Amino acid sequence: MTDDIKTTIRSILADMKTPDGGADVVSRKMVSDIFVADGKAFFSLTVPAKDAEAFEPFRVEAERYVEQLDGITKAMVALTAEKQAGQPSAAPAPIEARRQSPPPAPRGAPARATKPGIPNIDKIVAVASGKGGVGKSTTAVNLALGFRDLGLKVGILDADIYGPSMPRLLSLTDRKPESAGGRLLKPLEAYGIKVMSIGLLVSEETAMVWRGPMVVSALNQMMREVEWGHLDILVVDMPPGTGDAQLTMAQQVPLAGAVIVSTPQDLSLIDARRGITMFRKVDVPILGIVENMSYFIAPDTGTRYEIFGHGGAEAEAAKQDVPFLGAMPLDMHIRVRSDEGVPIVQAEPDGPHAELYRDMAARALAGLEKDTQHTTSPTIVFD
Ligand SMILES: Nc1ncnc2c1ncn2[C@@H]1O[C@H](COP(=O)(O)OP(=O)(O)OP(=O)(O)O)[C@@H](O)[C@H]1O
Repeated sequence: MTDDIKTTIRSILADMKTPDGGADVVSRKMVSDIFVADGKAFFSLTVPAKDAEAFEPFRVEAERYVEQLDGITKAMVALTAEKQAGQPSAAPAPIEARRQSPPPAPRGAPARATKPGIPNIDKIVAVASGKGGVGKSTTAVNLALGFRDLGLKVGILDADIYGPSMPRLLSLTDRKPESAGGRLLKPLEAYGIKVMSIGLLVSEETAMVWRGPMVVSALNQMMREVEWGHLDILVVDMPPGTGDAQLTMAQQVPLAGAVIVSTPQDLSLIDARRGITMFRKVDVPILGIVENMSYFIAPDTGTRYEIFGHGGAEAEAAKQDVPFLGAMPLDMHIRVRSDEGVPIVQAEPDGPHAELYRDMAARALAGLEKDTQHTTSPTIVFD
């Protein structure tokens, strides 16, 4: 049955017209092994780095076709940029990507040391990704629970204006924050962590049309006008990407560090690198990279599949001289627990994923502590 589906998928792909006008993707051996489990199909397409953007609509269409097959509920197709001889594993950013990289901060932009801190909150940590859908929110919430398990007082602030997900991830969708008197709001609480989400305060449509400065003022309000009590760490789930809204946030929120989430594909890593560059520009230390959906262990056989080319993020971390926080497999349990509103660290605290998330949290924490030892942070002047 599974083999039939794989054959059908291959013949669908073979019939699709390629954007570069060349032969079909199957005969050009651009299609990876196809993995089908639990009604989901996963595979990657290896495309020439220069054609990566042109292949994006093809990728989307391939997912759509595969999802129409009987027995398939979800398709996940990843584009992997082909390595050129003599090039490092991640292809250089295409021209378009470079054009979109964040504008340099203005000369004399405030360095981290000069941003006003938030009373009662010891450290604010951003969880960010260069692009959407890589598992940033899943990582943020499980890391927050990992910090909690390390004995810290933790809050999570969902600043993802494009798709706030904390209410859903923490089963808080029908709750509204109450007033704590005056201008202050009481945060919600779930599994021992305090929670505030832009999604609890304004509709997604409103949040989405906000420009950078408005988002930052809403964020500042959520940080300063919420009765958090004392927090050791406030985890901020950032909006994906490296546009103006993200740059303004990175620049103006007093961040102690940033965790970058990426999947292993070269294209995702290009975006992750843009994220690192953005935080570096505004003098926010990178606590490390997490490789999400790194590999897949078949539940029936225990065989490990590296469908998206596991290991890219670790290599990128080494190249960028930032810590590698760990690799999280693609696992249905992680998604199902998230959908149920009980993140895996909470739902299966003794399981392997909870342990991995706690290890990542411990590594990020070590980075934060190391950074505090350098009491005088350099003031960077941008050209
Ligand atoms: N390691 C994993 N294994 C299986 N599923 C995962 C994993 N990480 C995330 N997912 C699933 O992938 C989807 C996207 O995850 P998530 O919402 O965390 O991504 P995101 O990067 O925050 O997305 P967005 O940018 O759209 O907010 C969700 O359905 C989530 O449950």
